[in-house]
Amino acid sequence: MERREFIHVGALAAASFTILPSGSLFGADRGKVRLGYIGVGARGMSHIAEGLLRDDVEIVAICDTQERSLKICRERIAKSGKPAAKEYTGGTDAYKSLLERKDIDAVIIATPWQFHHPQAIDAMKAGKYVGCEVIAGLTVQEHWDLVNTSEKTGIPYMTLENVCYRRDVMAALNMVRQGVFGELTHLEGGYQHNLRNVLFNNGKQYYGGGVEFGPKAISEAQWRTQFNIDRDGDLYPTHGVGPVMHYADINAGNRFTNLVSFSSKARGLAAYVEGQSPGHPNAKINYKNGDVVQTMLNCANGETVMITHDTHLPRPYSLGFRVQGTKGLWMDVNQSVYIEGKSKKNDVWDPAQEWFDKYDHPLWKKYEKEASGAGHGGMDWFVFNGFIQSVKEKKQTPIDVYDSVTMSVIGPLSLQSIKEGNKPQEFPDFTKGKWKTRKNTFALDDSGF
Ligand SMILES: NC(=O)c1ccc[n+]([C@@H]2O[C@H](COP(=O)([O-])OP(=O)(O)OC[C@H]3O[C@@H](n4cnc5c(N)ncnc54)[C@H](O)[C@@H]3O)[C@@H](O)[C@H]2O)c1
Repeated sequence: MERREFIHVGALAAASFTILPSGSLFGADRGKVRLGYIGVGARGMSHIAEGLLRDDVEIVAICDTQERSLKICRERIAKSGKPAAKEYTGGTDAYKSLLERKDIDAVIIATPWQFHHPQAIDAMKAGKYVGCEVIAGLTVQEHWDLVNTSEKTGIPYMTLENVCYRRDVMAALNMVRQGVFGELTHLEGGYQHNLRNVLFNNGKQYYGGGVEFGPKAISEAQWRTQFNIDRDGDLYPTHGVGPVMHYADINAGNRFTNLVSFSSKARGLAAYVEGQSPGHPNAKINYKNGDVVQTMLNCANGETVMITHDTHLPRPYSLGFRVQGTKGLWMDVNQSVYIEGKSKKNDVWDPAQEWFDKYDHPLWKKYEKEASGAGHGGMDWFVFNGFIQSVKEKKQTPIDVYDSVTMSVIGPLSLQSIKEGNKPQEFPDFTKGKWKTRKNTFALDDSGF
């Protein structure tokens, strides 16, 4: 099947719990999902691209505070031959007018982090399914607000955590479920990505002093850099912990109980700017965010989990997954698997790909063609598709509000732990005890992804 064709994904299965809107005016009734987009910058545009490829999606409205983002989006929609979207702009509250529309079933939020919480809350109150980019909120209370609002309104909220759908990550999930690693005891993941050029547009276009954003700064440098100046903690935990949560059945028979975080000194960003533009004011900023922040979590069932945030230093990209159990392990960083008695040689690594080819997830086998060419190696198709199918079938999203906030709240908890001298922080039970009986349905079949 070509990427432009309509994708129908099969039957509805039991969601882990049901909080579905009733009697709604959903366009989903017509087999179409009518979408509003809030934030159409770099990431919003990749979700626009996915939407334009599908015949079961209508892009009804877009909202952004910047004309330059709207223009790119407008031109892209026009080029696709699809109808123009109604535009909302004029200030940070412009999205509220978009939410008043009755002909929108769901919103995709891809704005800077500080806007995710209010926009998502308002969208749920307006009866729209929410697909929100990472991260969910900036404080622990904001995460509770999302749970409370989703429960009260009955509207699903999904963090669009695409790494959960990465092909090797899903193959490893398949291996976990088939017991290849034995009983899991330790897991790792992280965001280990040299972001220096993203944060500074090559060192020249973010004018700091800790207060002002450069007029020429583009995309994430307009807003993301300030978080690295103001906050010391894991700013971006979800890419690492999202997959790990599924391996460890978190919120489905298991849960995180507490965490502790450590932060190294912060030298990388200033050194980078000085190297690019000696004497530049950005090199003199007092960056708070440690170069390497590590968080250890305990699980109710006895596993340990380590999540790393490492974005300020020269390094090749790796999310650093490690899945380790009584029979063997996967190490992402050296792309290796070792399974005792099954690997080719005793105590010698096998190339991970050999194992991933063998245990390729059935959903990847099935939808390889549709995902091919989509962003981030195809996983962007999966996460978008999972959200759209849920709206269309009026069912729970594959990553629900509980899982969404669990993976994101590590951010503010890690900040607090570091602030209190590496003090352990109790992990909130957002499910209020339901984790004991909930089932892990993620990617079990077509309906669960
Ligand atoms: N999952 C992934 O792989 C991935 C990749 C990149 C970015 N992201 C996430 O996507 C989000 C957006 O990042 P980006 O790279 O697109 O940033 P960006 O700066 O390119 O785009 C953000 C857009 O939001 C607009 N905006 C700002 N405030 C707004 C408001 N109040 N209302 C409406 N629009 C507003 C900006 O004008 C801009 O066009 C972030 O949460 C980021 O972490 C995720």
